Formats: sequence, structure tokens, C-alpha cells
Amino acid sequence: MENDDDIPTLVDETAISPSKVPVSILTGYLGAGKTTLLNYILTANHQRRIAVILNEFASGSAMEHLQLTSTTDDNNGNGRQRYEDWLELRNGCLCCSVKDVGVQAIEQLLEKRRNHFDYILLETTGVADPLPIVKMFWLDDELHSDLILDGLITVIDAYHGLKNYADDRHQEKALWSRQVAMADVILVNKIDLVSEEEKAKIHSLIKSINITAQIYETTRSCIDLSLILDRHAYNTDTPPDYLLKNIHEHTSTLIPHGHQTLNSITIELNGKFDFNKLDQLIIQLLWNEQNTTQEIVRMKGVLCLHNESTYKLLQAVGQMYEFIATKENHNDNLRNCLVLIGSNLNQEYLREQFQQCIT
Ligand SMILES: Nc1nc2c(ncn2[C@@H]2O[C@H](COP(=O)(O)OP(=O)(O)OP(=O)(O)O)[C@@H](O)[C@H]2O)c(=O)[nH]1
Ligand SMILES: [Zn+2]
Repeated sequence: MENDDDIPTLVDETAISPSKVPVSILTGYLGAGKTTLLNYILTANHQRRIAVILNEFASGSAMEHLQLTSTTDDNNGNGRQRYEDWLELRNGCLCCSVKDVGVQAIEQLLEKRRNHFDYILLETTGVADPLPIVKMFWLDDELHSDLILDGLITVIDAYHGLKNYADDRHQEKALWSRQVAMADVILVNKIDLVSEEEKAKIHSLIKSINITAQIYETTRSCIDLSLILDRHAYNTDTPPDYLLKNIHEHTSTLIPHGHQTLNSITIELNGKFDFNKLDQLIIQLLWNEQNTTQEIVRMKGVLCLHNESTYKLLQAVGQMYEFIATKENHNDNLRNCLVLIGSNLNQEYLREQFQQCIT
């Protein structure tokens, strides 16, 4: 490992915002192409300094690690070097450890390496449920973290994905669907291995699970990094286009309903919400106080509230949610759009519930 002082940097230190370092979480089923993507990133010629943190677990090993691999430019300013570090996570598995441990470990690393990277990519294992990991990094401002969650990138194996999904007996289906459901960006990888017909099928399957994710097709995970990084999926204060214009009320018909089947529904309503009623309803839904079989894993919305002239954004992950103020005036175009992603979602019922919160 090199000495910190020996590592030259290409990017002017002062040009880097002292503010928070974005974290993108990388997920995808076993063999989908995550490591291929990381290798691509570590060797590609981009102007970013990305620290890659791996969350790999050797079976039977008592000691679990987060491995950091980062790149920086060599003395001539053209090649790239690597250095490695290990972060030990006492609580083991990232996806079931206490919320703060992983974040703290990464923050400590950031402290040590502050001038050596300006972006963090966290690769989870192929069998990780992304929900608790996203929750862990979606930090409250009051925690004064140096990290900010940028979004979740899911790599899908275009060739095996459909097969994994189609096989009802496997646990894989549930996990695969959750990785799709939580994604902000999806890479449909190994596109070289599938026919046009299979491609179309995988696209409609993905869209029925997650109508809001941006989808890109890749071979060997090659992608313009600007398409997958800096998405600001959780901290934007501008209403995303897909909620303002592109989505029309939608309920998924492709996938048969049943346990473990995730899908997206959208609800469009006109008028202004009574904030207190809406807030109560969201708590009820997220905490399943109505005792239904439905589970909401992700919710997004662009909303008009009573007595407010600008749109509010709603973001929810698992049972956490927040309202974000925007500067965008709705100009009395009182169209609200909500997207809910989860299992056993009954669109009619949910629509009615939200309708009752309109003043
Ligand atoms: N044909 C084809 N093979 C690919 C492509 N991308 C990756 N592969 C191969 O697929 C295999 C798995 O890729 P990895 O990048 O290791 O997948 P991973 O998601 O990191 O796998 P795990 O760490 O086991 O979860 C490797 O043999 C890759 O070379 C692609 O676009 N096309
Ligand atoms: Zn891998």
C-alpha cells in the first residue's frame, strides 16, 4: 500500500466541494456483472476519483470486511494506480448489521482519505436485500454525515434474469425483484446474449416492477458513468420529470399477483392535499397499521399541499419517509402523482385512501 503522501491527484483539491461525498449503492443478482462494472470503472479514463467499497463475504470466514479499492492517477498524470484498504465491520454482514456501523466505518475511511476520492461506490453481495442498505445510507441531515446517498444501481443479467424470475420455486425471484424494485438506475447487462424478443420481455418485466427506474442496456457493463452517478435520487429538490409528465396512471397487469410479487402502481389525483391527513395515511401505509397483506418498499410523489404554492416531493424507503420542499410553483395545475412500489398493492383501494386526503 502506498503512503498517503505519495499519491498524486489529478483533480485540483480546491475544486472539490468540501461538502458531502455521494454514495451509490451497486446491487444485482449473483453473476449479473457487478464486478465487471467495477473493473470497468477502475480502469476507464474518467476524471473522477471513485472509491469502490466491496462487501464480499468469504464463506466460513469469521472476519468480514469491506474492501476498498480506489484509483488515482500516477505521477505522469496518465496511468492509474490502485490502493487498497480494509475496513473491518464488527457486526459482519452489512445488510443485517446495526444501522450505523457501516456508515461510521466509511466515514472514518473518508476522514483518512479525504483528499483521495470524491465519490463512493458500494458493491453489495449478489444475495443482499438492498432495502436495509439503502435505509442505512439515507441519513438524516441531523446526523451530520459526510456521506450522501446518491442512488441505487442494479445490474441485471439479461440472459439469466428472466429465468431466475420465472422459476417460482426459488428464493431468487423475491430477491431479484427487490433489487429491481429499489433501483434508481438499472443496467440490463449481457445484452449480447439475448434476442430482441427476450430483450423486450425483460424490459416489460422491469417496468412492471419499477416504473420509475432509468434503464440502460449494456454489454460487459460498459456505460457512460454520467448516466449512473450523480443521480440525486434522494436529495433533489426539483420534481423529477417522470412524476410531472411522463407517467400516466398505471397498474401492472403483466405479472400475476401473489406473495413476493413486487410491482409499481401510480396514482394521479387533482387537488390539494390536507397535509395532516396525508401524513397520517402515509404512516398507516408504511407501518401497515391497516393490517393488509401489502408491503410498500418504495414510494415517490410530487404533491400539491393545501396553503402551499410550490410542489412538495415525497420520498419513502421502507418505513422511513420525508417531504422535501421544492421551488417549483404548481401554478394551480393541481396534478398530484404518486408511485408506490411493493407487493400486493391494491391500486383502487390505495387511490381511494389518497383521494380522501384531498381537501
Ligand atoms: N456474455 C457476457 N458476459 C458477461 C457480461 N458481463 C459480464 N459477463 C460475465 O459474467 C460473469 C459474471 O460477471 P461478474 O462481473 O463477476 O458478476 P458479479 O455480479 O460481480 O457476480 P457476483 O460477484 O458473483 O455476484 C463473468 O464471467 C463475466 O465475464 C456481458 O455483458 N456479456
Ligand atoms: Zn462480484
